Parts: sequence; C-alpha cells; structure tokens
Amino acid sequence: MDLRDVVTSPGPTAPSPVGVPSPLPARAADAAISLEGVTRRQGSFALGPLDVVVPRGLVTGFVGPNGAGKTTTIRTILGMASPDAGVVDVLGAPPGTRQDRLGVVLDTLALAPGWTPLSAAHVISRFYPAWNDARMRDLLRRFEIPAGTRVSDLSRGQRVKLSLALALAHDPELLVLDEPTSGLDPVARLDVLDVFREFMVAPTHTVLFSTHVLSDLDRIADRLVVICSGRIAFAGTPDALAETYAMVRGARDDLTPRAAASLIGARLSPSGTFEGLIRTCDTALFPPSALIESPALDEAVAAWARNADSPAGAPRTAAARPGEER
Ligand SMILES: Nc1ncnc2c1ncn2[C@@H]1O[C@H](COP(=O)(O)OP(=O)(O)OP(=O)(O)O)[C@@H](O)[C@H]1O
Repeated sequence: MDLRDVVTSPGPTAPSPVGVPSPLPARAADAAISLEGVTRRQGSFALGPLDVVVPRGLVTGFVGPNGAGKTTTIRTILGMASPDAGVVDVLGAPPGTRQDRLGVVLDTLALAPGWTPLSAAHVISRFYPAWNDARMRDLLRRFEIPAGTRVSDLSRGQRVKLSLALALAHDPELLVLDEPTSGLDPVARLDVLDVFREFMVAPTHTVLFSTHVLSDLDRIADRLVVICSGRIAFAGTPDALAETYAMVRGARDDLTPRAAASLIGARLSPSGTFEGLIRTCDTALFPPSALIESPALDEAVAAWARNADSPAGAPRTAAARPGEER
C-alpha cells in the first residue's frame, strides 16, 4: 500500500475526491514548491500554463472562484494528477517523492469510515519514521476529537480537524492543505489558524493552503496566489496587491476610452455607474469624481474572475511583472 492510498483514497462510503502566465524567476533555491510551465487539460478545463513559486518559510494562501483550478493544482503538486507539460518541484524533488516530509489535507476526507481517530493514526504512522504519537494525542485533545469514535460518526468539523491532526503528527516541513477550514465553526477555525501559526514558528516550515474564507488569509497569509480560469491572476504579498491594484467606481459617462480599456473585470450598472479593478499606475486616467480605493481581496478576485470569463479569455493582468513578485 502506498501512503497516498491511505491519505488520499476515499473510504468505501466517502465521496470521490475528486492570465497571463507569470514570468516568475527560475526555480528559486528557497522555493518549497515550484511549478514551471505546468499545463493540464481535464475535460473542457485547461489548467495553465502555470508558473508558481511557494517560498519556503512562508504561508501562501491560494484563492480563486469555484472551478478555477485550485484542487487540480494541488493534486498536481502532490503527484495525484500528472501535468501534460511543465515541471513540478516539491522540496527539491519530483511530486510524490518526499511524502514523509509533507502534511496533506484534501477537500475530501480520505479515511475509511470504520476507522477511529486512533486506528487511523496507527495505520498512517507506519508511513512516517518521524511520527510522534504524543503529538497526535495532544492534537486530538486540543481539537476535542473523540479518539475512539468511528470516523463515520464524527461531525464534518471533527473530521477536518482529524485530518489536520494526522497531517501534523509527523512534524512535516511542508503543509499542503485544500480548504482546511471549510466546515469549521468560527472558534474551531481560529484554533486551526493558531496551530498553523505554531507550525510556522520553525523558519523552514511552509504552508500552502487554498481557501474561500478570505478572512483566514488576512490572519495568516504572507503571500497570495490568485487563480482564475486555470491561470494565475496575481501572485505576491497582500501589500503588493494593495500597491499595484485599486478599485475604481464612478459614472459611466465620465469614462474615456483609455480609462475603459484599463478596467479589469468592469461591472456596469443599469443606473449608469461602473466599477472595476485598475492598476494603480492607471489612476490618472480617471476624473477626480471617480472613487478610487484599495481593493478588498474578494472584490479583486471577483474582478479577475469576471475578466477571465470575458470573451477575451485569460485574466488581463500582469500580476507577476518583473519587480512585482514580492
Ligand atoms: N476528473 C475531471 N474530469 C474533467 N473535469 C474535471 C475533473 N476534475 C475537475 N474537473 C474540472 O476542472 C475544473 C477545475 O476544478 P478544481 O476542482 O481544480 O477547481 P477549484 O478551484 O478547486 O474549485 P472549488 O473552489 O469549487 O473547489 C472544474 O471546471 C472542474 O469541473
């Protein structure tokens, strides 16, 4: 049995798990994960070409609308989906070869429903030389997971927390998490974020996590990677996002053709107003009457998503223009 069969295969009754290319620097020595020119087609969906660097020692939040390609990218990083082209590097090796140094939580629970948290820990511990039973029991206590209850009888939130405990008990170097806080109540979510913070005390530890809970990103993400329609729309720090982009709102009649052309994901209202994302360097194209503000992340993601879904296709952004990748 392969470790990935244990941590990724669904139990008998579990559901099946299912821009512009950013000219990032060559694989950075301090990258925990790098993707270069990665593409993958599945059905009508095309991922990439993706160029993504997840720097070591930082928390990177991976966001984008439903169906944007987050899970597909994560599965590619984990070696569960093969790219059609490109190179994926995880902790200096091809995907799937450093599993003992990775902690993984996927968006579907991969444990047999008849297992208990303790029996799941027993099975999974065999794959990890560094497994720490005391740490596992501590996490179960901390997350208030009943250790002897069958997985099928745990609540959704308890199952998510169990997955996290199992991912952390061998003290991995790299955590890759697909929506780790989904299904958690606010208190449990903050508990989980605290555990991430503790994990990040070690300077070599790295977290990549996808989420739709944007407030989690405000709390712990050092960097953001935004994906829309299979392409990277933005990669950089939250500060870089605020410095590089702005939301603009105003009267449609005041829009010059150049100003209109600078809008990313413009939305026009029947009452004659517009809003859209712009690059801050285009601010002067708009009249003083326009309201120009720092973008909230959800507004920016929505604008990139509208832009990606527009007939022009890929996100019109130069998120990773040289000098912006910070
Ligand atoms: N096995 C498959 N065969 C064909 N298409 C697939 C397959 N798996 C996923 N897709 C499609 O690939 C696209 C990307 O899916 P993915 O799960 O990566 O998105 P996501 O960003 O994780 O979405 P969500 O936020 O809803 O979880 C979707 O359009 C999805 O329908």
